[in-house]
Amino acid sequence: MTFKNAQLEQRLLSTLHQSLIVSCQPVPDSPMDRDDIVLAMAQAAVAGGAKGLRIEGAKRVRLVAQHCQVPIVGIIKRDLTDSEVRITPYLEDVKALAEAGALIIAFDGTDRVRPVSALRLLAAIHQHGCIAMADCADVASGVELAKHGCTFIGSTLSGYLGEHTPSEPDLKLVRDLSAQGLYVIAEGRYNTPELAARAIELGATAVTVGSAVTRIEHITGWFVQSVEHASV
Ligand SMILES: CC(=O)N[C@H](C=O)[C@@H](O)[C@H](O)[C@H](O)COP(=O)(O)O
Repeated sequence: MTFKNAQLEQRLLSTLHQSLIVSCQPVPDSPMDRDDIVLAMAQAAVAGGAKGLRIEGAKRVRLVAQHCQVPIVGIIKRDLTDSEVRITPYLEDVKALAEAGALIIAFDGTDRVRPVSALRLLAAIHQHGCIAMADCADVASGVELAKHGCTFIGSTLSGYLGEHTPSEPDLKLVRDLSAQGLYVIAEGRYNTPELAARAIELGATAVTVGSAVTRIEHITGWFVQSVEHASV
């Protein structure tokens, strides 16, 4: 296990205990996909009580860190030709996010084919003085990475490894990871306050909500579906 910033870890565990993290990731190429809009979303989320922010891209992390006083979970998403792994696949991504001011760096924690192993990314995150979050899809990977010092285990990728993505979040995964004594961040399809509360009741440290707060196209689509399929 590499050296980890224990003081920062304690501070983050306390700040994020039973908290909401808002992910400010606009739909790619949407009219909302602008740095100034991401910053405004982040500031509005903090004004609404979010205790953390999840931000994609080093440039946006730097901008948001300059203006918001809450911890940022930084990620870099890449579409690789030879791997399905998208979230923070490279060591230089870790460096860029750390230098931009992310206190937590999230990376793909699945055991899929990838350019750099999860353990090397984890070590690099700690070498840069940051705290790690593994975006997982099952209990085994979460337990394994936590054993190697990864502080936060996210349910982020559950439902995204196969063909079909369910509409409900994976509350069972949150319960099972929490039962292992891990610090769990429930993430992925927490689209109502009730579902977010349920994750906390099942042991999650924090819940990350993205689409339901910051993706207008998705939220509008849910309402359109509902209105247009209403029986009259
Ligand atoms: C699977 C994947 O790539 N998830 C991404 C991770 O950063 C984001 O696209 C999600 O919006 C985020 O996890 C929050 O989830 P939701 O938007 O469902 O609240």
